[in-house]
Amino acid sequence: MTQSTNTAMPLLHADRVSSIRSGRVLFSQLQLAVQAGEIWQISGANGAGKSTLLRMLAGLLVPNEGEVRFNGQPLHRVRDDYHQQLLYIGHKAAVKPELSALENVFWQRRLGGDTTATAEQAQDWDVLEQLGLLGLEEEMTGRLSAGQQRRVALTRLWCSTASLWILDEPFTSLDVDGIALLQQRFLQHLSRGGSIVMTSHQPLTDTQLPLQQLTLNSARAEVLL
Ligand SMILES: Nc1ncnc2c1ncn2[C@@H]1O[C@H](COP(=O)(O)OP(=O)(O)OP(=O)(O)O)[C@@H](O)[C@H]1O
Repeated sequence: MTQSTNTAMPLLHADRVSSIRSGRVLFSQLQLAVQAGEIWQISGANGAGKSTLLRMLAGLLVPNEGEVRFNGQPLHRVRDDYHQQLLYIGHKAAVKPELSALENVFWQRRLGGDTTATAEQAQDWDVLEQLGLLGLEEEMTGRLSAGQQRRVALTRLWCSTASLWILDEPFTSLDVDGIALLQQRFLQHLSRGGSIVMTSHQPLTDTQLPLQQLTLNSARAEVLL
């Protein structure tokens, strides 16, 4: 399986990676080369291995074969630098349920590397307003609806300076306006030279997005006997 459209050294390169989980080969010899300014959508049926691939790209899972490289270096050699450049959001809403939306935004800025962040800066209110969370800022996040919790989690995309975003099903639970808003944010990130690798079961609707696609074919998964 090969996916590469540009010969320049990729920002992120999964080089002939394979994954075996629960005795099944999910993918084998997979190539994915992500350049600055690119957005890749990983598609495939339930269980095809999309989340597994994203975790591998994020350095959370070691490939059974092959290697993932960032700026030409194996991830294990550039781990600290990579984690400064990377924002990974898994498919579960990564929020602290016992904190308010406002507190979550503050901590996201701190964890995103903003050492000057103080609580309740104007910037926090701006982010909450953009995500339609004004009026809910003091509510414990765990008491918000699934879509509202997802919006709180996605405030990380407004707080982070990371150049590479790896996002597992970011549209989950979002309404139509939320999906459009997120795609606008993607465009802004890409126009600044950022890159995105994401999974989604639904097609992206913004035709301005320079979308590249990789489909994992679960029918080709092999069972190891
Ligand atoms: N921690 C694990 N240990 C063993 N097998 C796992 C583990 N996590 C996932 N798997 C298996 O790997 C396969 C792929 O899972 P994965 O979550 O990557 O699929 P997916 O394409 O993201 O699916 P979905 O569309 O349902 O989110 C599944 O068969 C799953 O059971």
